[in-house]
Amino acid sequence: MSDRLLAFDGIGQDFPAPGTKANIRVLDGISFDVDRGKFVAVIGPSGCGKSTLLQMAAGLLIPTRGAVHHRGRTVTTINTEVGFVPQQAQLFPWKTLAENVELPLLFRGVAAGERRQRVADALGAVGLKGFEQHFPNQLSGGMQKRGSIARTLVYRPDIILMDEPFGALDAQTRMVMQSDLQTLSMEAGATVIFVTHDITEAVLLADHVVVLSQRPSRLLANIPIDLPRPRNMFEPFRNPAFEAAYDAVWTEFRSQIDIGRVH
Ligand SMILES: Nc1ncnc2c1ncn2[C@@H]1O[C@H](COP(=O)(O)OP(=O)(O)OP(=O)(O)O)[C@@H](O)[C@H]1O
Repeated sequence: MSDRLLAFDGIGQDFPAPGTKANIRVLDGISFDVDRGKFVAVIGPSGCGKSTLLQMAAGLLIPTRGAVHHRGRTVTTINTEVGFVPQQAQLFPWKTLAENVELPLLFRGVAAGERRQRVADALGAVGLKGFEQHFPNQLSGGMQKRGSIARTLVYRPDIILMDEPFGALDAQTRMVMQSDLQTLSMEAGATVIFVTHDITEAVLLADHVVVLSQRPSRLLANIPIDLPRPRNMFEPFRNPAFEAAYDAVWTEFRSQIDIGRVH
């Protein structure tokens, strides 16, 4: 039985074109569901509206047409039940790592004892035990990213929205983070919507890959990835089943990229 947590239902979005009275159509009739405990990757060309979809799930933007439904209710205002992990870590530089992670709990009025325990648990889950008193500039880029994930995990959101979270990391750190995210989301049974440009990352992490077209963006395909878990993030191309899944996504995606004379 499907256990639908979030639904994008016929989403359309127009934005005013700067300097004119016209509108630009960005999203055009996008529909897909996100089931509880599933990891959904959204992939599409630059500017096709991937981040815009995440903003809608968070209630930061209400679509021009269609609606987002969370637990069957239409999202009409800021959705405090979702957690957002942005591209940059965005930790407050004047606060320690523990203080940064504690912030969402302070905002929610969680008592001091429980705050301490949950911060310790979240930092432990992302491998940052022992760094509680460090300030962000005393942490590497990957550690700051882990801190940003801990700050989201700590308030146990219903759905985690991730907008190209590993885009700015070096290749090795990125693989380690992908592997750790797989472990974390499996252990927590988390529901994740993950925006990326990277087909390999999408196929390795996701249960479903949603492929969007160029603007005005339509849904080209919603491809199930049935590879068993845990998946090996470090040597994916050694696995023929991975190659087949990659090909399925690439076949849909390649028409949207201007490959020019490279084939
Ligand atoms: N508030 C806004 N006002 C006007 N235009 C906007 C607004 N937000 C987004 N856009 C436009 O909508 C389009 C989609 O933006 P969005 O950031 O969602 O794309 P994206 O697929 O996430 O892009 P990228 O992969 O490059 O990060 C872009 O052309 C952007 O300029």
